Amino acid sequence: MDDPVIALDGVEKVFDVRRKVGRMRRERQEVRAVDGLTFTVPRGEMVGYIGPNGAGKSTTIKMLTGILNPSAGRIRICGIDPTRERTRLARRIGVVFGQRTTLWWDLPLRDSYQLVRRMYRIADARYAANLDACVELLELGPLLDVPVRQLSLGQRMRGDIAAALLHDPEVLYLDEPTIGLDVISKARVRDFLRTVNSERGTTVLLTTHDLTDIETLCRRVMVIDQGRLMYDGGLAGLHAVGESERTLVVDFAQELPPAEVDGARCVRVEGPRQWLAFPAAASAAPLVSALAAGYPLVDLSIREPAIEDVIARMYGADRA
Ligand SMILES: Nc1ncnc2c1ncn2[C@@H]1O[C@H](COP(=O)(O)OP(=O)(O)OP(=O)(O)O)[C@@H](O)[C@H]1O
Repeated sequence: MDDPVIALDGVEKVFDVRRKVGRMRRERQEVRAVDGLTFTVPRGEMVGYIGPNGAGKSTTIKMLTGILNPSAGRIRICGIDPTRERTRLARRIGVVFGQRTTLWWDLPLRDSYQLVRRMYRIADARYAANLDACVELLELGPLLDVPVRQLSLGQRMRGDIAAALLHDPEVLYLDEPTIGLDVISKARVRDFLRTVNSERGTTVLLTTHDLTDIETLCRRVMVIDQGRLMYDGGLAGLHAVGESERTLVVDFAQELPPAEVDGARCVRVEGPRQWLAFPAAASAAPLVSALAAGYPLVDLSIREPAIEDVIARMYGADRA
């Protein structure tokens, strides 16, 4: 079998911070952002990397790119030590930070891409083919001559993702790639990532607060909290551990007493609208059939639990 593309063994990152104590005094304090992380990711896998705010996700990604050095432990990306060979590694990886752009603010996308081409010394034919594919799949054609500063957040994000892929990286790190995007832009970005992963076999590590990103893209999810790996497995398992629930929001033709159906419980009633909670790992289909058969159903939608809720419940379950 191939060696894993991403391999961490006992990785730690401790920041030294100075905190103000009283009016004059400053005290040194250690912040253990990453605390003994060990995991591997095989080639071609797309993994969700989630956790609450301040859990250590961005710090991990920065270490995997070589921007930050680990305080302890061993990291290998495509067999390369990011700390020692950051430049060699840069040719093999692509990075997208949702909160920041790597594009040149005053330049049109087309010129930014030319700079990327020169930086990575991408061969002409390969550059043209990759740019064409990105332009088509991310619908960038009409945007190529627009300065980055004039792009909407969703357009800029698509531009950033294309920039990260022009040099054919084997590994792609995505830090909140759908943050702040509208529903259509999110769907477009997800479709694109799925295509890149399946057609190019790119290994992807994805951090997000959006559970739908994980559900549509990742079969494996890792949860970290306080720098430690708390869960590594399928999304269904995460729901089971967290005992999380989805909510069916139903509109009836008139106001009714709380609906009674097997496998769900009514948690809220507002006029003709009711909220029915059911286990996230269960199928909604039998529930919908039972409601349609027994009630004057007008409309319905399903709400997914937020990752924070799933994780909060998971820790709750852990402590119980
Ligand atoms: N350069 C730094 N100096 C000192 N402390 C830092 C530094 N970078 C991160 N930290 C601390 O390390 C911890 C982990 O931060 P990190 O940004 O990795 O979390 P995160 O999981 O990415 O959070 P978020 O979801 O909010 O982006 C936090 O306590 C943070 O305050």
